[in-house]
Amino acid sequence: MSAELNSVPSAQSRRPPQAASLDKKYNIRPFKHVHQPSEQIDYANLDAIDLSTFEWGDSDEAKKSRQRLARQLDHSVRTHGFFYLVNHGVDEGIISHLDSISQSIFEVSNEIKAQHLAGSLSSDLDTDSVGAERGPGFKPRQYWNMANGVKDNIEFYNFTQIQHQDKMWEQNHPQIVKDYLNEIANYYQFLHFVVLKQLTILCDIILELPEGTWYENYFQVSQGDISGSGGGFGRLMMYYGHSDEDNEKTNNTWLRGHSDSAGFTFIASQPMVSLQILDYRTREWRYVKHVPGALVVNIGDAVEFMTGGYFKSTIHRVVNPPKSQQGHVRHSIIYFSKPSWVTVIDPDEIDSPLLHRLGVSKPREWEKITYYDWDLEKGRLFGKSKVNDKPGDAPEPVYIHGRLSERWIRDLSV
Ligand SMILES: O=C(O)CCC(=O)C(=O)O
Ligand SMILES: [Fe+2]
Repeated sequence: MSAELNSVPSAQSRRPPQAASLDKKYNIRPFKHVHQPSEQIDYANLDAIDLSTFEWGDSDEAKKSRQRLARQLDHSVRTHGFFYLVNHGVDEGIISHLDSISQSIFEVSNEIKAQHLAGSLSSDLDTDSVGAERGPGFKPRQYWNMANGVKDNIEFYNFTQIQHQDKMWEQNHPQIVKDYLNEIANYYQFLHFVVLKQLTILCDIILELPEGTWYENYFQVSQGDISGSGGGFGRLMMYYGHSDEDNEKTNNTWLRGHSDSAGFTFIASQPMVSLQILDYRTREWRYVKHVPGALVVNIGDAVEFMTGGYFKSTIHRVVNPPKSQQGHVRHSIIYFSKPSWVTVIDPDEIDSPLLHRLGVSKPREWEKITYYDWDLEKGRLFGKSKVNDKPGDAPEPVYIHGRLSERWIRDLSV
């Protein structure tokens, strides 16, 4: 490992002796996920990338193992933009303990939540600030505008600067979060420093770049250097569901269709059948199947732009589950990895032999912008009534620096 951190984060359950009394203090108990559905579901056919077959080193065998995985990944990133990572090294026990911690975090009083807001109380009020989407702390329910005057019924907690060992403590966290911050950060750091590193090496192979190029140039973390470092933020997310009446008004949508703004998103797979992806060729919604222990990974906008659309940042949403799973709370643990703010997000920047051969270059209408320029504007649009008060699932088309903010219709050339 590089000197990104003093020690490589471990994804094994190693909890200090005082952990049991802490768990008692905060009433940490298993989070009850819903059972598997009894209905037949039309699932997306997503690939599973088995990271246990990723071998480090210069031997022919090791190189072949990475090339094999890169071929598989190439298909996923060009088609669905979603795939599973399995045998990635995170114990299932780690995830279920995070589920439990999260459950207790959302049980703190409204008074404490109000002291630790990620943004304002409504997305329409956030004209200049980063908003609850990007700030650290709690996003309250009723923050976003859904269809027909309905507001969302989702709470989340954002962890920002989570890859910077000192900065993550400087955020305004409630005591329960402080008490579990090392454990929570350990998970997110493992995803970044170990899993993302492997994933970006596979992307280098796909793009015919020297292995390590993407990680070193865009995702590497230099402790304390916020603008020059790659990084990411963690999110714990509770979906409480809508009343029948509101489900009808929102066409059963709990989280509006969108693409993620950042690099690669990692979602711990969970059993409620609610996450759907929009197939950009057939324009049909498909459910993402639960694969126990897997990470559901998707491509974000920054990576789509860096590859000139070769990698797909797919529109996805969260909906009311099938009947047999209704009436339960859905919990999801997410990590949004992001390139450094200064990364120029177009294919001319990454100089990939593959993309040159395919004739992919920066479209003339795209302004030359950094990831910071993109994320700032995109973050301000989500859930605003001015883009959502219209019939249908898609928001009002808005251009940001020459790029459509949500691409429900796509160029099919690559
Ligand atoms: O909860 C999920 O499964 C996905 C949430 C999501 O798409 C997001 O927060 O960007
Ligand atoms: Fe998303």
